[in-house]
Amino acid sequence: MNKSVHLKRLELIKPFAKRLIIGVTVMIVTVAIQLLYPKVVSHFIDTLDVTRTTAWYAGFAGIMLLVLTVHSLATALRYYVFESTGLMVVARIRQKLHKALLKQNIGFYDKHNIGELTNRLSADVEVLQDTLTMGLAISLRSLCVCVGGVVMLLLTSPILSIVLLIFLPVSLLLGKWVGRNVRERSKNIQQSQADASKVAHENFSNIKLVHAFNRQSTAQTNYKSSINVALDIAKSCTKFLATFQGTFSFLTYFVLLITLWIGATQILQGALTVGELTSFVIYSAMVASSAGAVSDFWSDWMRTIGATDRIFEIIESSPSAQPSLTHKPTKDIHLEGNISFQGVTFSYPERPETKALSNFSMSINSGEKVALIGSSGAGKSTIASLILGFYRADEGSVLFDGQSFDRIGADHVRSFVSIVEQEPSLFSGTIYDNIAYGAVSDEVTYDDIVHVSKLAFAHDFIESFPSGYQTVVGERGVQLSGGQKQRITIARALLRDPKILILDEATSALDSASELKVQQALDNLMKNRTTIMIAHRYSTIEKADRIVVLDRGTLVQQGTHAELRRYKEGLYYQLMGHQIPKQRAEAI
Ligand SMILES: Nc1ncnc2c1ncn2[C@@H]1O[C@H](COP(=O)(O)OP(=O)(O)OP(=O)(O)O)[C@@H](O)[C@H]1O
Repeated sequence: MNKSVHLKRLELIKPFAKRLIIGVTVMIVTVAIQLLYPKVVSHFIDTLDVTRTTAWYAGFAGIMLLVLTVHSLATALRYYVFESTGLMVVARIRQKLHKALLKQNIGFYDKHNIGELTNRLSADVEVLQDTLTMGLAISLRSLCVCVGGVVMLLLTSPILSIVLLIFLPVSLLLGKWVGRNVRERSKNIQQSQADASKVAHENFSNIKLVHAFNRQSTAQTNYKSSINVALDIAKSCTKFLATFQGTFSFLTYFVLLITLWIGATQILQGALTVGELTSFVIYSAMVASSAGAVSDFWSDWMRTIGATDRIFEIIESSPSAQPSLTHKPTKDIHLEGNISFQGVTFSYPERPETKALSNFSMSINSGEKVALIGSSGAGKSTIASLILGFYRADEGSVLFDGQSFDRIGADHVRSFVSIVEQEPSLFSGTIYDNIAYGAVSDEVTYDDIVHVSKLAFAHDFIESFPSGYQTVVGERGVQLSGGQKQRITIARALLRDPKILILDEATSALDSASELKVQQALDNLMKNRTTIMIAHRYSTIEKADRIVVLDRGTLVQQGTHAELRRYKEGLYYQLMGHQIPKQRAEAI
């Protein structure tokens, strides 16, 4: 077993060392009192026949009450300290995991499902809370009770102690073996639960589709079967633990029985008093149950390590070797918006056998508006992803004002780029916050927001809401129409005042009234900016200075609409010919 695995988990509680020291101190107080109890009981029993005054009993009861009160207070404090530290550890690890997830390359999200990742943030982290703090506290206490108990046993009756001292290592070894087994099983449980979350996440994020196709029962069946897989794995682990619990309990009582039997013989021989046997039995019960708790903890600990292996893999995994994506921003480089693709060949890491772009070259001058067209899968969105530095070209280079990502740094390039997606995405929160999200710096004023909203033709409808800019949009902005959402995303893009703009056929999902407004907003947005439009429709292409036609990752035609329109055999004519308005076509 790799030692560092254990240390790594323990390091999580290092920042809370002070709290834990307090916790351990009060814990020692409770353990000391617990260990003294049997001695007091033993003494009490053995001196019962001696004549004691009522005052003595009252004094004895008073002292016991005081000790009990101290014990209870210490127990409460210990519980609070450990439990609250647990909550703090969980909050910290969630933040670490969230940060690590945000740092991953976009390619990471091609591989992993969002439902699975959010499950890791919630369920997997939760497992840590119990084990790392309460579990650790209980086991530390149990260890102290166990060691202290053994000392008390030896002091009370060395002969009787031998029986227990044989049993103790057996139980600890048994616990260790169980722990090893449970670790692997637990990893499988967390994986199957993450898979089930993935199914649920897909069902709910596509809820409209599920209803539209009347697929509620299919969705339920899929979830049920994935939950059943998770349940079966968890049940098998529980069965294993139940068998261990049963065996352990039998061993405990068996040892107690033998102790009683030998103890009784000792009393008959006059080698032991009744009080001593009583205290011995109490101590042995303490030792047995605390040894059990220690070995229980071991299996819990191994389960936690198994369940959280994936979290640590993510936290420790640095974004793959993409220097451009981790490059320190070079704040002094100002981009003018010239873009150049030079012999770019690129395959997605998940599909290395397919070339999304193949020896692709294209230069766009600052302020130029270029429409990318091509059939589905031709590579249009891939070009946008490469401009944003989401992936790195396998061959060739993407240059900005003649400089590579390696020189400028992806973060810095992105501060000059805005994107308006086909499906507008809004965060839950206010309209104001959603627009302010586009700002490069945090210094954004209300006037800035209003200004860009006016340019995006969003101001009037925003003002018509009772709460205006403070109107809260639901998750993914459900209360807004498609056109309204789109205009908010345009305002967001405007706020960035980008040099480079990427438009992903932003008007495709709108009716003509909304489209007109969005088009006007886009016209404002495109002014004086290098614009790359992923276009499917003639109305979008019309605005372009140049059209680039793609086919299976290669550039097959480029030119103005008038130039391309002439080649009836060309792909442009095939793709767009039917969309060109008749009167326009004749005029050309
Ligand atoms: N994340 C991804 N992982 C693996 N392959 C991908 C990924 N995204 C796109 N591809 C593949 O890369 C190729 C180019 O896709 P791209 O999305 O750039 O096409 P597109 O022209 O934008 O298509 P559409 O008009 O349908 O959006 C296609 O073969 C596609 O299947």
